Amino acid sequence: MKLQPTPLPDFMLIETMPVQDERGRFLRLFCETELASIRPALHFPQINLSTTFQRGSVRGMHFQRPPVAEAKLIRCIHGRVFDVAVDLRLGSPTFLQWHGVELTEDNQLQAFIPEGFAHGFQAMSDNAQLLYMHTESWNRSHEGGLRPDDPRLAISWPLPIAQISERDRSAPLLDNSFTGIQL
Ligand SMILES: Cc1cn([C@H]2C[C@H](O)[C@@H](COP(=O)(O)OP(=O)(O)O[C@H]3O[C@H](C)C(=O)[C@H](O)[C@H]3O)O2)c(=O)[nH]c1=O
Repeated sequence: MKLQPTPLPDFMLIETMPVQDERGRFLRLFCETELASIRPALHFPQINLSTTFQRGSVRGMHFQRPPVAEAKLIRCIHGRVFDVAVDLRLGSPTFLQWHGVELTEDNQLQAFIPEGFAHGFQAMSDNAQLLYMHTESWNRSHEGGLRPDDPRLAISWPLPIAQISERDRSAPLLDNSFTGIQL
C-alpha cells in the first residue's frame, strides 16, 4: 500500500497492490494497521455499494454534519468514476477548494475523504460501482448537500452531467453566509 497526498490536506489517495498468481488476484480492501498512519483505529460501522447505470451521471455533493460527520474510504470496484472531494472545514486553508481523481476497477486507487469534506462523483462508464466504508452510520437528519454545478465550487466534471437526483439538483447554492463546518 502507498499513500498519495492530494492538494487538499488530509484528503489522501491510497494505492493498493493486489497479489496475483496463476489462480488470479487477492486484494486487501482495508487494513486498520496499514491505515493507522492517517487515522488510528479506523472503524467502519457501515459499508455501502452504489451502482450508477449511466455514464455521465453525477451523485453528490454529500456530507454529514457533526456530531456524526463521517470519513469515507472509497473504491471503484467496477468501471470508472471521476471522484471529487470539496474541503468544507471552517478555517481550512483550502476551504471550498476541490480535487478530483479517477478511480477505476483497474487502478487500485482508494480515496480517503475525511470529515468536513463533501463527496461526489461522475460515472465515467456505465454501471460504475463504488464501495464506501463510512466511519459513521447514515444519519438523514444530519445530511448536507451542495450542488455539483455550484459556481462557487466550479467543479470541472469531465463529461456533461447526464443524470442527477432531484435532491442533488435542488441542493442549496453556496453564498457568503456559509463559513464552513466546525468539526
Ligand atoms: C447514503 C445512504 C443512503 N441511504 C438511502 C437513502 C436513499 O433512499 C437511498 C439513496 O440515497 P442517496 O440518493 O443519498 O444515494 P447517493 O446519492 O448515492 O448518495 C451517496 O453518494 C454520495 C456521493 C456520497 O458520498 C454518500 O456516501 C451518499 O450520500 O439510500 C441509506 O439507506 N443509507 C445510506 O447510508
